[in-house]
Amino acid sequence: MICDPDIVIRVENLKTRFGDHIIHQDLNLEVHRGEILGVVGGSGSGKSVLMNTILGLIAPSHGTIEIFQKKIGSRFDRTEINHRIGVMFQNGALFSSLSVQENVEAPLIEHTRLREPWLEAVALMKIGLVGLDAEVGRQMPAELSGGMRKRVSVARALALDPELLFLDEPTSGLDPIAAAEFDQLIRTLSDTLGLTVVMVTHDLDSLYSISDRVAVVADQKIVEVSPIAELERSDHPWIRAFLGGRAERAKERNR
Ligand SMILES: Nc1ncnc2c1ncn2[C@@H]1O[C@H](COP(=O)(O)OP(=O)(O)OP(=O)(O)O)[C@@H](O)[C@H]1O
Repeated sequence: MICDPDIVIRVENLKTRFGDHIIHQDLNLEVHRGEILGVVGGSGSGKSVLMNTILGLIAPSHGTIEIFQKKIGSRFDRTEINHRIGVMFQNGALFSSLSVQENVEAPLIEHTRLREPWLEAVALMKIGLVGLDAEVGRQMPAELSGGMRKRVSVARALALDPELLFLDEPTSGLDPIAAAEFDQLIRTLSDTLGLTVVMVTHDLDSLYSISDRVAVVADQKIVEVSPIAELERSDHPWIRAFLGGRAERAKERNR
């Protein structure tokens, strides 16, 4: 394998299966430093399984995964890189019995030796970074709107200053305005912090407004990785159906 510092994730010849059910076969993917990569695919195509395999939550049956130029073979390998990766799971997965500030402090308590008053200082800084007022820190997740909860999840995912951020369906359940604001937050964080973002989504608006490239999971592999404007020219049936009228209009323009 060539060691390229601008490749943050490299997946080669990945095979995953549950019993006889093969999810991925010969799947290859490279994620570039600093990009926002959208991951799309039909329901059940294996997007979440791919994300969870990269995160080490599912063991591949074949293939290699390299993160930060390090081949990941065992759980021990991951302890060195876990703090460099932030994850926002679908629906945020906040601890409902903890305040917003305590949610953001949780990874700091688990993975660092920071104690008060620094815990609070760092948590409030992260809460501010995602565009929320410090007073929100005292509120409970149930008191917040869906958009605010998503922002808190991002603040928690950023607690340890990761270089790589995974987002699973980040705009699901948000109205179009809140979704657009959330997208802009992710773009700003990526640009200002140099974050690499891998975002599993069905949201075409997000893909058009903030993704640098889009990877398409279909037929048990990644069938295309390219900027969304180039995907419009694809002949793959699922991509054409997904992009719908936009792909047809692009074909007309190019005729
Ligand atoms: N733990 C598991 N055990 C058995 N099968 C599983 C498991 N997790 C996922 N699968 C199967 O793997 C396939 C891919 O699932 P996955 O959740 O990755 O799809 P997805 O592309 O994320 O779908 P969606 O867009 O609906 O969330 C599905 O057929 C699912 O039933």
